[in-house]
Amino acid sequence: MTNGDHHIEQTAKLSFYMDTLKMDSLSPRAFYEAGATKFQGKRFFWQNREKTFTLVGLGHAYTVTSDDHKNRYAFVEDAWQNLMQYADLDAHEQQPIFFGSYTFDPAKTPAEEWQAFPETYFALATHQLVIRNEQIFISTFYVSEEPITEEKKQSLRNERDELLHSAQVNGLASHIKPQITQTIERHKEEYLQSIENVTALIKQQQADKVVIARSLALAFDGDITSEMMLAQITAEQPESYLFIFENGQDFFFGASPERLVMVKDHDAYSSCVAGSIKRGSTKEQDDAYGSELLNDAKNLQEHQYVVDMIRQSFDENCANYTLPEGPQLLKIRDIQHLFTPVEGQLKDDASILRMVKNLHPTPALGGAPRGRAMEVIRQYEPTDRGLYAAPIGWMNAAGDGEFAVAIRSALVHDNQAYLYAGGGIVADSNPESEYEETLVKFRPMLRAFGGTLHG
Ligand SMILES: C=C(O[C@H]1C=CC=C(C(=O)O)[C@@H]1O)C(=O)O
Ligand SMILES: [Mg+2]
Repeated sequence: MTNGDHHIEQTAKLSFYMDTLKMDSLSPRAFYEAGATKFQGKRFFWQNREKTFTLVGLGHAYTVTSDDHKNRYAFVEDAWQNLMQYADLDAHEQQPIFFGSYTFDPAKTPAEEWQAFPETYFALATHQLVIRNEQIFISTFYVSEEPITEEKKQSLRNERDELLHSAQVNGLASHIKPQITQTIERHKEEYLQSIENVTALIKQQQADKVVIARSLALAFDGDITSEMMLAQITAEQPESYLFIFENGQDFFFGASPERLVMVKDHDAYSSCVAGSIKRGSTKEQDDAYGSELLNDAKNLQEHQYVVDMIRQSFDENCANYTLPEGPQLLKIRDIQHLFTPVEGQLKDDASILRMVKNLHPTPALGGAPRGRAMEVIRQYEPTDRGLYAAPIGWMNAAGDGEFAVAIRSALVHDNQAYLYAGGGIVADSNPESEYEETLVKFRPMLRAFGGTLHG
């Protein structure tokens, strides 16, 4: 455990300071940008699909990181509960929020580009902006082993007021698109070959479904910053979850359509999103593609494995739950998916992180059966996913929170970008059409970086 500056023993008695200010207006992007000088490398941004909840974190009051993958969910839950016993929550209208992520596959040794990101990485911000139902709150946190001094409180208030001043007077910077100098389709041949191999395995009934992904690498003329990419995705991908997570010089970001789980007042919500087709250029063509998708056996099969697994998880963790009979369409800017929402009431011993543990990876990202699919991915997939397709999101002390699946995402490392996209492979999959599907799925991130790709 660390606070912003030093290591904290998990058993130590802690002092927890929190101070909240209500604001009449503040742009979350301007607030994020205001943190560029002082908090670069220690910022995060999150917005839900409905745009009813925005979270920005600047600086680290407390972080939990770990590369021990045995108990990574319980580890964060315990650390957070431990910290929260020192927070006098009844005295505050707002809640401290823990934002973080878990890498896709803890058993995989990280590739060079992913080395900065710990396998488990959660942070309570020093300055936390929450916009919920159009109400805006800035909370400032400080965690230490010694009681906080009056000077420290004053310096934190000054720091916050400077951030607010800078966000208000500087407003939003205008950002131009990056200049791409090189686009590399990494391991294209291996990817195509892996689809052949995996369909053959599935035909031999060694697995039912396996998601195989690939990546693109981009190089640039000029520096790529997270505020630049935040400007692009907020403008271009309004109907997705938007997230950015900085770690030192690197950052990971994306615009995902897929919820892993949301918990609100002990109700849990998940979504099965699997099966894809492109958008049509006219309304008629778009509707025709949509009904083709709703009736396509291969895509329905891809989808059904996800429904079956999520149903099982809700069966185990919920007192009761509802699940519609068949899928509907989820249309986002570049693509349409088969979509089935699920909701239920959590049993008393269930929690959001237990749901994350139980659901990750769903067969929309891993496969079915899960254990076998993970082995096949490790053996055949030519790329290290890192945080791609992984759980990313937040939780508070009351047990509410939300995690999305980090697809339609990219890593920026060493001023290069790595974009990721995959697809569900079943017995009837074919390499060329899976390849085409990844081209469509690369589009949101590629557009954000100012690029295009033609299949
Ligand atoms: C794995 C990805 O998408 C998943 C989510 C929706 C549809 C999918 C599909 O049709 O294959 C994938 O399961 C990705 O975007 O990289
Ligand atoms: Mg697919």
